[in-house]
Parts: sequence; structure tokens; C-alpha cells
Amino acid sequence: MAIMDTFDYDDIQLIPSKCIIKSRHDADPSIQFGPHRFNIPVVPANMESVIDEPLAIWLAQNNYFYVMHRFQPENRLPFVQHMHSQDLFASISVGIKDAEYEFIDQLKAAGETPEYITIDVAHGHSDYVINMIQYIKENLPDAFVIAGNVATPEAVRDLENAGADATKVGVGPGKACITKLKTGFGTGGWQLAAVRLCGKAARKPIIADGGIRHNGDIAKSIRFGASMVMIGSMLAGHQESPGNMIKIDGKDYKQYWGSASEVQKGAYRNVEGKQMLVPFRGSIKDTLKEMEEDLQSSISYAGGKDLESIRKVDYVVVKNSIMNGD
Ligand SMILES: NC(=O)C1=CN([C@@H]2O[C@H](COP(=O)(O)OP(=O)(O)OC[C@H]3O[C@@H](n4cnc5c(N)ncnc54)[C@H](OP(=O)(O)O)[C@@H]3O)[C@@H](O)[C@H]2O)C=CC1
Ligand SMILES: Nc1nc2c(ncn2[C@@H]2O[C@H](COP(=O)(O)O)[C@@H](O)[C@H]2O)c(=O)[nH]1
Repeated sequence: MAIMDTFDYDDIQLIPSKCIIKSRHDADPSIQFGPHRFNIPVVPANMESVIDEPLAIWLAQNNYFYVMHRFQPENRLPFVQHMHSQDLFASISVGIKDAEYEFIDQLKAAGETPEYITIDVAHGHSDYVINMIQYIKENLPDAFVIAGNVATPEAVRDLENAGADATKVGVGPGKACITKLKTGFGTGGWQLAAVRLCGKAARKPIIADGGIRHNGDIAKSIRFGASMVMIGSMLAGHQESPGNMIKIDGKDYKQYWGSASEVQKGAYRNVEGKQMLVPFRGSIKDTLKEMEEDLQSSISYAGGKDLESIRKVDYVVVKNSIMNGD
């Protein structure tokens, strides 16, 4: 089967509806996601070059969603305990290898249920992911389980039916990704259309993961069915970001590396990611504030008062021409 009618973020413009608010301040861009309500539907990617413990603490304290990465596995139980000792929600990632089942056992034995657990693998449409969803639900029934990553409506339905509370959509659209080049597979170039297809099949929330290049792409993700948007490269260049700062010709950059890169894996085996530099952008607090303000504007253009109004707007397919005026 070939899916012919596809598009990506740059191919779409949303059409304004009559404004019903006096000020953009009156627009509410918050989102209920699992057991918490967050300021905006944005979550930094669960990558070692995007999030670390100090940033996770700041995000949780300030009402932003976060997902801690899984690349220092021994730190995860102390991390959950540390978050809970401060009355903050814990949100962690797991893989699907055998040792990860022992980690779920450890959490249970310690009496620590993270509020959110993300099953983070490249190809999430798999019985091994389904087994992990079921194991977490059996042993830590109060955890909100996010499973991914997937690219198809069938995958969304299979993971939801296995017990996932949300699914994460996006195989290969990431900035540090070379999956599409090395394997020929994925949603690179049609990520927004994949979000739309998956969103139509979903009965539970979906996270659009990868390919966000402008703040307006967040509103477009919401329009096409996402409840939350995961962002890597655009959130990796801040003073709070874990990557090293590099100066070239007087300009500051931060290192951003893929979770399946040689840098992350420590060996050139099954590499599907690269390391790159992203421009330094100052504090993440300012970037998140700007995203919030831009979403408030989006809600105003949608003719509503909250994110729900964005889901109803019409759109046009302009095929790669939204930058023509620049
Ligand atoms: N969103 C995306 O497009 C992508 C994201 N990533 C990120 O990179 C990190 C590493 O991912 P991943 O390689 O899944 O992690 P893991 O090394 O934990 O692999 C997951 C498990 O699935 C098995 N597996 C079977 N088929 C595949 C496949 N096609 N791709 C990957 N694993 C497979 C692996 O076995 P074995 O290793 O023996 O094959 C391994 O046991 C994750 O954080 C992931 O999110 C990576 C690529 C794409
Ligand atoms: N194919 C790969 N995808 C990766 C890798 N590391 C992370 N990712 C995915 O990218 C998004 C972030 O995308 P961005 O466009 O916002 O930068 C992240 O959440 C993962 O799903 C990798 O090594 N290879």
C-alpha cells in the first residue's frame, strides 16, 4: 500500500477564525496530560543532550512536563526517590532489554511508582514493547505509561490495546536522525501527516515526537491530533542544556547528539544518529516562555480560548512555500 497524500510542517498553514478574546493573555495554552496539568503541550526530548537532573527538577517545579532519559540506568531509582522527596512528579524512561524488567521489580520493591514511565525504543511496534507495557501495568499499575516510537495507526492501536496510556509518534524525523538514510524507513518528510493518521486512530493521547523547527509547528501538531509535542534540537542549545558549549568564529553553539549516535553508544554499532552543533539560545526559561506566548497567539488566531480551539481550524496545504515571504 502506498500513502500518497502526505505533507509535513512546512507544507501547512492554519486558517484564522474570528478572534473572541481581548488580549492574548486571556488564552490558556495549558494541557492535562495524565495525572498533571502542564503550562504548555511541550516536553524536552528524553535525550542525554537535552535533559539532566537539574533541568528535570526545574521543569517539574515550574509546571512543565519532562521525561528523564534512560542512559544512566543506575541513577533512575535514586532520581525517582529524589523527586518524590521534594514532592515533585517523577517521569523516567525504560528500554525493553531483560535488565529493564529487573528495574521495574526494583521500583516495586522500593515502593516507588514514577507518575510517568516512557518506553523509549526506536521501533516501538513490537511484541517486546507490548510485553513491557503489560509488565509495568501489572507491577506498577498507577504509572502513566507512554509507549513508542511508532509511525502507524496499527501500532497506536496495538500499544493502546496492550495498556499504554499514551503513544509517541515519530520514526526518523529528528534533526540528529539518520534512520531514514540508513534504513529507508520512517516518517521523515511526512511527520505531520503521520501524526494526523495516528491521531485519528488513537483513543488516548499521542505525543508528536521530532521534526519541530519553528514554534508554530507546535500549534500544527495540536491541530493534527497531538496532545503533547516532544522537542530535541530546538531545546538543546540552552545554558541549562547538558551538551558542551563550543565557540566557532565568535559564535556560541551547544553539542546535540542523537540517542542512537556513536557518541551515545560508545561504539559504531547500529548507529542511527549523529552529533551536531545547535546555536546557543540563552536560558531555556525564555524559550519556553516564548513558546507559551506564541501558543496564546495561535489560540487567538484559532478563534478560541484554549488549545481545543486549534483542533477545529481549517488549513491549507501550501507545499513547502510557507518560507517564501522570508
Ligand atoms: N525516534 C526515532 O526515530 C529514533 C529514536 N532512536 C532513539 O535511540 C535510542 C536507542 O534506540 P534503540 O536502538 O531502540 O534502543 P535499544 O538499544 O534499547 O534497542 C531496543 C531493543 O530492540 C531491539 N531491536 C530490534 N529491532 C530494532 C530496531 N530496528 N531498532 C532498534 N532496536 C531494535 C534491539 O536489539 P538489537 O540492538 O540487538 O537489535 C534492542 O533489544 C532510543 O532512545 C531511541 O528513542 C533511535 C532511532 C530512531
Ligand atoms: N533516528 C534517530 N532519532 C533520534 C535519535 N536521537 C533522538 N531521536 C529522536 O529525535 C527526537 C528529537 O527530534 P528533533 O527534531 O526535535 O531534534 C527525539 O525525541 C527522538 O525521538 C537518534 O540517534 N536517531
